[in-house]
Amino acid sequence: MIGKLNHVAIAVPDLEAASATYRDTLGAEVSAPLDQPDHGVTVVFITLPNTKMELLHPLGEKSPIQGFLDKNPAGGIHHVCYEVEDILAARDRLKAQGLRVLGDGNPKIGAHGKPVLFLHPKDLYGTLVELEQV
Ligand SMILES: CC[C@@H](C(=O)O)C(=O)SCCNC(=O)CCNC(=O)[C@H](O)C(C)(C)COP(=O)(O)OP(=O)(O)OC[C@H]1O[C@@H](n2cnc3c(N)ncnc32)[C@H](O)[C@@H]1OP(=O)(O)O
Ligand SMILES: [Co+2]
Repeated sequence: MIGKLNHVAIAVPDLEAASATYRDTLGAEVSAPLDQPDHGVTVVFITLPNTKMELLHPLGEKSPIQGFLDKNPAGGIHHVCYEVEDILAARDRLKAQGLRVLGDGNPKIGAHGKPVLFLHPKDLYGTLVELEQV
């Protein structure tokens, strides 16, 4: 059911510094920061030949990544995103198998303009998983 790896996201305490590291030290193609108020994050995209990276920084007072950064103040891998063809079918199948879909269970439009959902990290071996319909 899951398809390609769409992106790996890293929560960072300093978005400008992390962007500079990826651009200047690692030599990657790095976007400008983009606020995602519906998701409580500011995101920077890094384009790699075979996938993408997302650098995430909290936006607003109730950011879903604030607790993660409090526990990991230097930053860390926050989630992986797998592509699916039909996100509602994927959601219903995974819920029926006992996985917890986060939020209200309805997809939101993600940073790439496509519907996304998140699955609880405790149900997937300590890894927060995002599904994106492509
Ligand atoms: C840019 C838009 C979009 C895109 O298009 O790509 C995005 O990527 S938005 C990214 C940010 N959005 C989200 O993360 C939404 C889903 N996340 C959540 O709903 C919450 O963050 C969470 C996963 C439910 C965690 O909530 P929180 O309140 O921070 O922590 P808890 O105390 O409830 O955590 C319970 C338990 O899980 C562990 N945990 C938390 N976050 C992660 C994580 N990212 N990876 C692995 N494990 C995680 C946490 O440590 C707790 O464990 P214990 O301490 O053992 O209880
Ligand atoms: Co993401």
